[in-house]
Amino acid sequence: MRRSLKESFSYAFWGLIYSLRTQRNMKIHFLAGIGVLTLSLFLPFNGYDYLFVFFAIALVIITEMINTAIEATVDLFTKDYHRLAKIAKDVAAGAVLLAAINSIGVFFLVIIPKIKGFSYLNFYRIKLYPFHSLLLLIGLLFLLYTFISYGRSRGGKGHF
Ligand SMILES: Nc1ncnc2c1ncn2[C@@H]1O[C@H](COP(=O)(O)OP(=O)(O)OP(=O)(O)O)[C@@H](O)[C@H]1O
Repeated sequence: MRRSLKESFSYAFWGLIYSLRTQRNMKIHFLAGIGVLTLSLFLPFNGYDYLFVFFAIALVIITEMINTAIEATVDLFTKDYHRLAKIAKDVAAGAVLLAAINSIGVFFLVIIPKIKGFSYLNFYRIKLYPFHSLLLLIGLLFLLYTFISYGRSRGGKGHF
């Protein structure tokens, strides 16, 4: 079946909403991501700091989504106990754990050392890094929009 680009994007987006809606850990990752991105706007970040934070957040969310997809695939195949089902789910959960540990490392190595430079004036430094700042603002808006859509879809307007 041939799908338009808009349809493909829509399915992908609702896949993200589904993970957010059904996975408790995903809600925690999203809130933490929004919090860290907001905080970073007021820290004396350079371009590399932005990159590390951005990739750490993306990695956690991506692995959580792959974990959700693997769980759904395994459950589609069997609801009974199976050694291979356990391996598939445990390995996928291990990937999320590794990504989460990586993000804790980024928090301590990148964010904590910059905390003492916290200032509302740092918000105006974002013009020094126009590309990174743009990425950061797009990421923040995307996370917020997804979160708001999640709230709306809970009211019965979503695809699921
Ligand atoms: N069909 C199965 N056969 C064997 N073990 C299973 C099976 N389903 C789940 N398990 C075991 O139970 C654990 C939890 O599985 P479950 O599907 O409940 O994931 P979950 O608790 O929803 O995970 P998450 O918190 O990542 O959403 C798995 O990691 C696995 O060890």
